[in-house]
Amino acid sequence: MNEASTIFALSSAPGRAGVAVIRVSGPAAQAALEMMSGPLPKPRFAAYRTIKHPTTGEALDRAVVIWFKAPSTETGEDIAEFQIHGSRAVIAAILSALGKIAGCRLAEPGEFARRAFENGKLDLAEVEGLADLIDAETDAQRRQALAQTAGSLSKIYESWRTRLIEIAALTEAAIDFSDEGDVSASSFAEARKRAASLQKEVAAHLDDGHRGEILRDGFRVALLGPPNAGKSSLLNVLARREAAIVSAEAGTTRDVIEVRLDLAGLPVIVSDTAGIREAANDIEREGIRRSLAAARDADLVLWLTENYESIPPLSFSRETSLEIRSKQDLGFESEISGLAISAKTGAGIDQLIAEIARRAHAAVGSGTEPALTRARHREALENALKDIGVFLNGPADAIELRAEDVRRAAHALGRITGRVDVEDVLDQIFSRFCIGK
Ligand SMILES: Nc1nc2c(ncn2[C@@H]2O[C@H](COP(=O)(O)OP(=O)(O)OP(=O)(O)O)[C@@H](O)[C@H]2O)c(=O)[nH]1
Ligand SMILES: [K+]
Ligand SMILES: [Mg+2]
Repeated sequence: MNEASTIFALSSAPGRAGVAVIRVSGPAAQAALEMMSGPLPKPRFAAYRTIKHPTTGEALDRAVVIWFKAPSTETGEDIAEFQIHGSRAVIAAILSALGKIAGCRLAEPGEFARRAFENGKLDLAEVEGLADLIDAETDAQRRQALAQTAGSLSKIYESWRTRLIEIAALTEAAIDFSDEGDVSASSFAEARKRAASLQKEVAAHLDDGHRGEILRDGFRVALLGPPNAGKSSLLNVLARREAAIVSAEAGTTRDVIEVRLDLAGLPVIVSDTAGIREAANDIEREGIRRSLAAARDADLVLWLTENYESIPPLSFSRETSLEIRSKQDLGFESEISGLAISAKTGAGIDQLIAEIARRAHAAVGSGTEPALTRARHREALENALKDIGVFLNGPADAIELRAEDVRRAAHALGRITGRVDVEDVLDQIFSRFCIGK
């Protein structure tokens, strides 16, 4: 990336809208704003201007412009913002005009966020929170992402890292005073005492049933059962649309079909799957393989059957599965104790939705404590925990090695917020953003 370059992009969603927002960030933002809209407005005050082409002077739009002066801006650089009419033609004309200005070029995906990170406006965990906030589909996801982008997780991880640095200092002191046996021993004992209490906190944070990750990625429910049990019919009722094909022919569904639902603010992903039986052919066999894979990945498996004959050929644990009797309107005799539903009449559907929501809530918890949201963080925390374990249990006479354990643990934590060298993960994180963020 060329540091000196000024970037611009459409920051609002592409397509026709009342208003579209184009942002320009970098040293040439001021020149761009002046060339296209006249004298620089007072910082952070909206000005209504005619937007002109920088070379031809042609009027392109009448729009609101705002000037943000570095360094108190989102990227830490000068930013010019154009709030223009949201038609494809106006957007295209202004983007093309900006491209004519020396030093200005179209931004890469996530480049605004990357500059914010590089200028110390956001740390990496906060950047990831921002990405999640942009992707949030439900209220609970929004809350978790907003807290993360405001630093809720960074605070915890940074405070742990600070404590590790203190533990490292105590260990170093133990090395320095190794001639004075008592001082050295007590310093090292204090370091280990503190490491033991930190170990407990990190372990408790890791042992959270993946609630933050489930909230971020969605609570997964798989619909399984014999062919013609009414799985696709149930999916359509839950989705309130004809998401899957329903027919009287057994073996209709082959691919896994997913719909995303917002159940009481929680993201729930329901997968309809191929009916489980001795497969008639290769396509069906592959469908069944996919059903079983969906069941394995699910947080909850709904086993749907019309009657008692169809006992699950697989074993799912009580906590993660639920037996449901389908086609309740047909009035079959059944020994299935679970809920009875009818996709046709709607009987039992509200109870089923309430039960799924109850389980999803139980899986993500109360949400009062900030939860781990990403595998990347989990990996770093597990590494830190491993090193703390070695620090606590490794031979105390090899004290230089023990100091090294603590440094490694601190380094692992530093990777979460990007306090230490993290070049290897940056591209991966920022390229996930859309252009304009
Ligand atoms: N009476 C009644 N019929 C239903 C109900 N639910 C589904 N059916 C019928 O049962 C048949 C099979 O329904 P599907 O939803 O395709 O069943 P499925 O489990 O997805 O079947 P496969 O994809 O083939 O495994 C269709 O003819 C549906 O109309 C119900 O609640 N009541
Ligand atoms: K069917
Ligand atoms: Mg089906």
